[in-house]
Amino acid sequence: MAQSKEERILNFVLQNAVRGDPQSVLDTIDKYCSQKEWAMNVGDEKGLILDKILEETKPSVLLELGTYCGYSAVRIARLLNPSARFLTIEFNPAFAAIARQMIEFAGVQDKVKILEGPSETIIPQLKKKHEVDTLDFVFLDHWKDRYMPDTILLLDHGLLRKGSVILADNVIVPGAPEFIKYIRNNNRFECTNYPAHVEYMKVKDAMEKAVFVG
Ligand SMILES: Cn1cnc(CNC(=O)c2cc(-c3ccc(F)cc3)cc(O)c2O)c1
Ligand SMILES: [Mg+2]
Repeated sequence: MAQSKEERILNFVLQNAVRGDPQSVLDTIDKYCSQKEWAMNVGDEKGLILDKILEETKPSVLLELGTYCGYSAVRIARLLNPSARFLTIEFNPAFAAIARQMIEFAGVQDKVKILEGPSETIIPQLKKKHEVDTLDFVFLDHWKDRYMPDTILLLDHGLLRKGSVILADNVIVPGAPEFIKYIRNNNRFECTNYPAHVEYMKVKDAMEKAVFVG
């Protein structure tokens, strides 16, 4: 069977990064994806914005939608204290399998739990099946047309509290216009835009932070 791009990225990490060193895993993925094959990791420029917002928020309970190869899961987990709980949802089983190996190689497997399946199915289960009360931080990086419906699901299931931070990738490219319209016109959220570029490219992109005011 021919290797997938995601398998090639994982193998490059296994052969070139330092086991147990999350930063070396991130640097190695960024090197491969900027020099050899583009892939939809959040990347280092937007990754630094993610880092800064995490350091400001100091979240204890986190959710990511769209694990992909695990780049942002490693990026987020490397900044969390040992008692933090971080769940990441991936719809595609092949991606989830790659991400699991990436997360283990980076040595952050004790902080991250990958949930495989559709976000619209798993979000309603978070309280009872995954012992979540409310979320301190949510990173949206999955299907762009799911950003708005999944945000509404989080609200409907009482998963946000005063001060919960939602950070969305790609609000310019590929874009999430319905989400942006919804969140900027909803007075229960305070929004901030962070201009950047599409990972590994010169094309303009941005991230949007939305703080729930309760
Ligand atoms: C297949 N699939 C499973 N999950 C997803 C959700 N993610 C994206 O679609 C996504 C896409 C792009 C992107 C694609 C083409 C292009 F020309 C420029 C940018 C960048 C990102 O950061 C993304 O997160 C897609
Ligand atoms: Mg993205």
